[in-house]
Amino acid sequence: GKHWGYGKDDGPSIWHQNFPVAEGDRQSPIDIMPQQASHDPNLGPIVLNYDHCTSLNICNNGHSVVVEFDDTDDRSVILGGPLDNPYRLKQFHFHWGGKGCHGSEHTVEGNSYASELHLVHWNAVKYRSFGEAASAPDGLAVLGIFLETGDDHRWLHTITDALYMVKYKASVTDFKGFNPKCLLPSSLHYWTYLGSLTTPPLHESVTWIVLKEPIAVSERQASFECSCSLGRKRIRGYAWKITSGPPSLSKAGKYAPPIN
Ligand SMILES: CC[C@H](CNC(=O)c1ccc(S(N)(=O)=O)cc1)c1ccc2[nH]ccc2c1
Ligand SMILES: [Zn+2]
Repeated sequence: GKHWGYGKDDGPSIWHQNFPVAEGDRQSPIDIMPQQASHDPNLGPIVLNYDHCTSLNICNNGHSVVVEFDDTDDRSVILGGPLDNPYRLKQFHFHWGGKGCHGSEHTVEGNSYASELHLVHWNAVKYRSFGEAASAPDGLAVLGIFLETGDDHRWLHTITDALYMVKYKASVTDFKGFNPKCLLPSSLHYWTYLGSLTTPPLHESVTWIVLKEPIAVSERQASFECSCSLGRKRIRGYAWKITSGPPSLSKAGKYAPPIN
């Protein structure tokens, strides 16, 4: 596909030249303003059935480090919340910052976090492949989780250790038996809105589900990631645009998160 990056000549401010949808009306990321989000009583809790998920490998595609899953059946899905059917887990990846380590893509009242984890799922009920779903308005569901620096994260070291293996672009290495449930915060309360891929081709195919509660990672883990980060995503002009409909809050009801 067309080259793109995070530099001065190939970064977010010029993506619209090769990917005109960048000027669309449901582009992500956005700045989430909790007071402007409306509580939607019809929104139930999200449910993550990851117990039988099968991670395959970890690869550095030059833009991010991605952990890919076997998505040939419905063994690991996200459902509930704003979704009309289960969406299959395809991969997860992180967005790390530059030196400042304010690398999250979404922001909350203008504040960014050290990093942001994206768990990418696709609608295998309606579409036959990820690529097909990725260009359909209801094709993808991405669960966004903020990472802030704090205590050492018990499980993140398994990923940061593996990152050493894929420090350079186009390197792939086995990464089996990792269950991303260990990366979830205790509360699954969320904001949701209709948006897009945050990197080219920027398809407006993502139902975003952003968890309110961040997870803590240690300075070392965050600094490691920052040092190997693949370019900082500068805030794009339209990234601050609030969508037409404010992100609707999750159901305020209390419910126990799924047992890990
Ligand atoms: C259709 C795009 C896809 C590559 N990109 C992604 O999968 C992707 C996924 C999530 C996010 S985020 N940050 O919003 O969560 C951004 C990008 C993709 C998939 C298959 C393809 N075959 C050929 C080209 C090609 C591109
Ligand atoms: Zn992402």
